[in-house]
Amino acid sequence: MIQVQNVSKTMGRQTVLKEITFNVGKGTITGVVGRNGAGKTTLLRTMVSIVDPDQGTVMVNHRDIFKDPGSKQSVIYVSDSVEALKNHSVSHIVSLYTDIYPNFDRQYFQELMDRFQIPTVKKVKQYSKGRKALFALILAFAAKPEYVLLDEPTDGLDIIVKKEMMRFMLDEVAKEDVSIIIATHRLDELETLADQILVIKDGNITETFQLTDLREKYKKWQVVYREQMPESFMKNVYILQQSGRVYTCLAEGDVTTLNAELEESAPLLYDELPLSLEDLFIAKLGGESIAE
Ligand SMILES: Nc1ncnc2c1ncn2[C@@H]1O[C@H](COP(=O)(O)OP(=O)(O)OP(=O)(O)O)[C@@H](O)[C@H]1O
Repeated sequence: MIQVQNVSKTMGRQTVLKEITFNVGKGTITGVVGRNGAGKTTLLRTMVSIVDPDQGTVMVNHRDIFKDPGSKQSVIYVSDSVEALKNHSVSHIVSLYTDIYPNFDRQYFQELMDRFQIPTVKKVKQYSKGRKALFALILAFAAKPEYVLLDEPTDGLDIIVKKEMMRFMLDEVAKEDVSIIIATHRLDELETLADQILVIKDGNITETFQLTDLREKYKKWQVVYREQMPESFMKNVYILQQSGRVYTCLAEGDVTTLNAELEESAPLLYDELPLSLEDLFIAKLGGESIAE
């Protein structure tokens, strides 16, 4: 488990992280979601001890990452750019990783390179953006860490590569019992991936959601009335959209009660709609969308 406890960091005049506390369990995917400048990168960099916090601790499997350097072996951070590696050859980078990470598995690395059809090149800058991103991910997972921290891993990638990456991450979590922490400003990308979502705003964690809990607690409907939605029902729901007599709404609570309330409102017709993460955030944060 990673335990981030009461972490604060001021950079220049700005308090970038404010008393951040959360846990990451084994074999889970956590999304850290927030707008540009919210503090995501600083948080991830603190979790791997690149950034030294002014207060607070980061415990990895109950070892303090700032006091016990050995604990860093099990955590790997993949930044949003592989620029630092661009002039190196694949074999040189693999040697570097083998030196740094004793568990680096060369055979597994090659297997993944073959699976994603990534050729070994003399200079990593020869790769396209998508290949660079996949290469960085492959390197990280081949190092056999327990925790992988990814900063905007799919930024600028096309949908095919994104899907490949997501499938890869889910496979790794299922197979290797690795935990992944993904910082992103794209909520929709966490849709099928995350177990837990932390919302970060101006350096604060403003919300923590367990996705399974949320999906059990909410219903989304498209409802049509002969005239308009009765006031008595309107107070029970959050209206996402209205077009004449057609309402798209969300309701929170016990499913049986919610269904009974809907029936009572005597709609002309209704349909249950799949719930998106964005809907949940809008409902939960009172209409404020957190991602662009
Ligand atoms: N070294 C630094 N010195 C001063 N301020 C910094 C430094 N690093 C980051 N900041 C500030 O801290 C805030 C949070 O930055 P951070 O990069 O952690 O946010 P982010 O959520 O990752 O944003 P983005 O999505 O744009 O990468 C920003 O306002 C940034 O300007």
